Amino acid sequence: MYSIHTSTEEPNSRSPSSSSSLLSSENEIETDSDNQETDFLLGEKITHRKDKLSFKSQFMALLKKNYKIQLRSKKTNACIYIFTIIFLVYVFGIGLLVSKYLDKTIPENINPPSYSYDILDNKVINYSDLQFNSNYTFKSGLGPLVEELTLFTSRINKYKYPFSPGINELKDKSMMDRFLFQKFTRGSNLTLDGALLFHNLVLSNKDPTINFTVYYNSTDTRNLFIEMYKQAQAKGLTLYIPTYVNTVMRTSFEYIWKQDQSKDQNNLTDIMIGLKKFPQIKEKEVIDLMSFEQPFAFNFILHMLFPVFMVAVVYEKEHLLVDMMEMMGLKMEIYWLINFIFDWLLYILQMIIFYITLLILKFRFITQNDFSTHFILFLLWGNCLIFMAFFVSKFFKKVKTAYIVGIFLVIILTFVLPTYYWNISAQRDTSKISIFLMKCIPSISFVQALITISNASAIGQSGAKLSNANLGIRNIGSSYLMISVETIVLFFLTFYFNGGNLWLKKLFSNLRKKNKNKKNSSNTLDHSINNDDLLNKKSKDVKREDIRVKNCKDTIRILKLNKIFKGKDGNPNVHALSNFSLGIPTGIIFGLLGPNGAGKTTLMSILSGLISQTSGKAEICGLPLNGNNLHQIHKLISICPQHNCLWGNQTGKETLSFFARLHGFKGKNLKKRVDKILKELNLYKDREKLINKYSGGMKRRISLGIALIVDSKVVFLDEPTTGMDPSSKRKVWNVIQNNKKKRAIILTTHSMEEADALSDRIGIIARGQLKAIGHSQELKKRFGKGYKIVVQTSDTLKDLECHDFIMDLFPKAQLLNSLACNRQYEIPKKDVSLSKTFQIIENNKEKLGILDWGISQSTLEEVFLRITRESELDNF
Ligand SMILES: Nc1ncnc2c1ncn2[C@@H]1O[C@H](COP(=O)(O)OP(=O)(O)OP(=O)(O)O)[C@@H](O)[C@H]1O
Repeated sequence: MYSIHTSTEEPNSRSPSSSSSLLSSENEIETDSDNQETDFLLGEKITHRKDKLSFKSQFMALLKKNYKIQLRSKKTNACIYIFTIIFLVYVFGIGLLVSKYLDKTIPENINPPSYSYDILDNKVINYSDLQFNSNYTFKSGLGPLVEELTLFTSRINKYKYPFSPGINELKDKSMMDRFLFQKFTRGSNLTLDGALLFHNLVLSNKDPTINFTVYYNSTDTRNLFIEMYKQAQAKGLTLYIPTYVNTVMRTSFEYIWKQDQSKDQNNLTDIMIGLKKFPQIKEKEVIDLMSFEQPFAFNFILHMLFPVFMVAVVYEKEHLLVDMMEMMGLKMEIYWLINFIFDWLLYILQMIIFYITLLILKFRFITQNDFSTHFILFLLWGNCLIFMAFFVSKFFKKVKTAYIVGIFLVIILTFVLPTYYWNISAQRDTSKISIFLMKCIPSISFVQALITISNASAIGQSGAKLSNANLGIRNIGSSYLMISVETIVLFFLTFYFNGGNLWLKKLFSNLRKKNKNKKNSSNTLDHSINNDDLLNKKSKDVKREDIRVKNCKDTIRILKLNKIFKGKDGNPNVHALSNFSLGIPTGIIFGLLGPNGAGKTTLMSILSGLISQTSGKAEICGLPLNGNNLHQIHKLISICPQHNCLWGNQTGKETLSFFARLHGFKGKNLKKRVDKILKELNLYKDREKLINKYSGGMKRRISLGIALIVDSKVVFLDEPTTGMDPSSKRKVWNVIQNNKKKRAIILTTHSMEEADALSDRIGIIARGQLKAIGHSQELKKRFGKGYKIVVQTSDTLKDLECHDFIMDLFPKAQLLNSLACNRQYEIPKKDVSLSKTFQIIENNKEKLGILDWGISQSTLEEVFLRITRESELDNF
């Protein structure tokens, strides 16, 4: 909310006033009685909208602009969505192929075929080592032993192990077959930790060895093994892994032996224990490649929009569109909000396509897991991805670089880093800190969550549920948390680095300013010393302007402005502006002339808040130019920058409509205003063409249209007619003239003709200093030396003869230049009598071989050249 301080505007409005100003009818702007403020200026009633740049108008303007741009980028977006589908089908196809060749299904009614009795490990425990209890009669079979073992095992487990193993007695191989048949046909619920298979049940003198094999269940007891391994390690023992059953046996034997040491052990025979994994049906080799590959594939797919998000921001930065919009009053919060909304919509669309594809292909990831587990994850990831792109975009100025690096980043974030993470997290000796640090990278937190959910839905698993802590849900929860925290951090970093009027940015910028002021306090003295020197060199009109500005109420007031650019790579500092003072009232076009590098653009950049001054003051409509007022000032200014800042994929009409909308125009008024300016700029018939298709001159005209379409109090026109043909130029001059009413316009140009035609006042600037100021005629009178005579002769001999003649006629004449029998002289005013000169030259024309000649008053160009030449000489 703001009000325009009309008290700060020059009340007399030295305006030669225009005829049909674009702003002439106040009711062109939609008014809202609650939002009006009325001032009286020389009896003229002026109505201002307090909130013409309201949140709503800015939001809607950006929304429409981005919507149009997105519509035109539909092919690029469609490519990403199509690629999403293709990639998922590819992942699915690979999984299918692998299972087809390696993972055979179980035939029905199996009569268990051959098993592979892989001998994993064999441990022979000699009786002498075990000292067995003599009370057991082995001759009658080993049943009691099994019972005993089971009993002891459970007793021991009460104290030592959290699980109670079950052991089955299998008397022969056919029993084993039956057992396995049941196990595989009834599914995986039949769990058994171990089984004993006896090879000789009847002991004889010939073969006194008890020979049995312990088969253990390598799948179900995996966790138990790990637990036991850890416990054994803690006690400094080496556990015989994976011989869980062996350990149980050993402990049991030892226990029995300890209990019955006193007993006679001579009758015992040797026991041979073999340890084997349960036999497995060969065909049941299930390779669940899908659960392994899908986290990485999903991670990649859901990173694909990252370069797109990044490039959209960098494009507007590269083409200075963000600066342009900010200078035209756009709040950066709204800019980021709209970018976020559009990126979010693009992401959601990708998510929908992603989900539909997964459903059609019946990925276990979708069918087995609770929907909420992955849906929450993907929503959180969407935010994180967008802010990651916003933050990273800070480091790029060019779209091409951003695009290439963006793609590389996606490869690093989705292939290189996750593979590395997966490797280190599988190693036992990796510290928790390394894992945590890796998880601080958002993409790693995301892939970790994907791995957890994917594992929970692997073949044989029942899927992840938010309520089920056993299925790694704690890991998913921690990933949710990590991603959320990372998103918040990226959010603040985005606003800190990329601008945005948040309290955070203000806080940091205030801190920075404090430090800067401290550092600069010593330098300021140096500047003032230099400035005193400069003051003595100033011309009278400039000194007069210095004094006038101190007390005037001009719309633009510049007081002793200095800008020093720090020299880089050993180069000296550049004083782009030195002690520059100037005032420009409303209704005036001020022509700012100066050679290349004089400081014109620097002055415009400072006044539009793009860069800050080193010292000195400036005010726009009474508002001092500083960080606090910048947004208010941006509402009052409009700019046609030196280089066109335009969206290539918007039409001319859309571009003007966007800026008009930004400033609160809507409905019929918006259309009327846009059409009017399009017609004035001779662009009406090309209004629906994309800017990309515009010629250089047309782009320039649209840039000028942007500066004039909004209801600004101050307009900066930086070389507005560059590249225009003479006819367009003249039309544009008319448009500028017609729009100067109620505005202060600063115009920089290298065309003296343009400055002469448009400027009510002209300032000539050289090496950052104002050298002369006044009306064009005043300057010509003051700085022009009189008349200029141009003579063209037929040949070199005649040329010399003619030169002598002129010098005899006007002894004080000064040869300005001589080129191919063309000479230009400058002659003091008092030496010339126009009628006499005309007569004498005409009489001698033939004799001197003069083909053509002319006499004219000094031009603005000559004034300009003289002033800048003198300034250069001063500096040597
Ligand atoms: N960002 C910068 N860093 C360092 N020096 C700069 C920077 N911008 C401008 N300058 C220097 O400041 C001086 C004034 O430059 P400026 O662009 O304001 O000139 P100009 O009058 O607009 O020139 P032109 O007519 O060519 O546009 C030049 O010497 C230029 O090299």
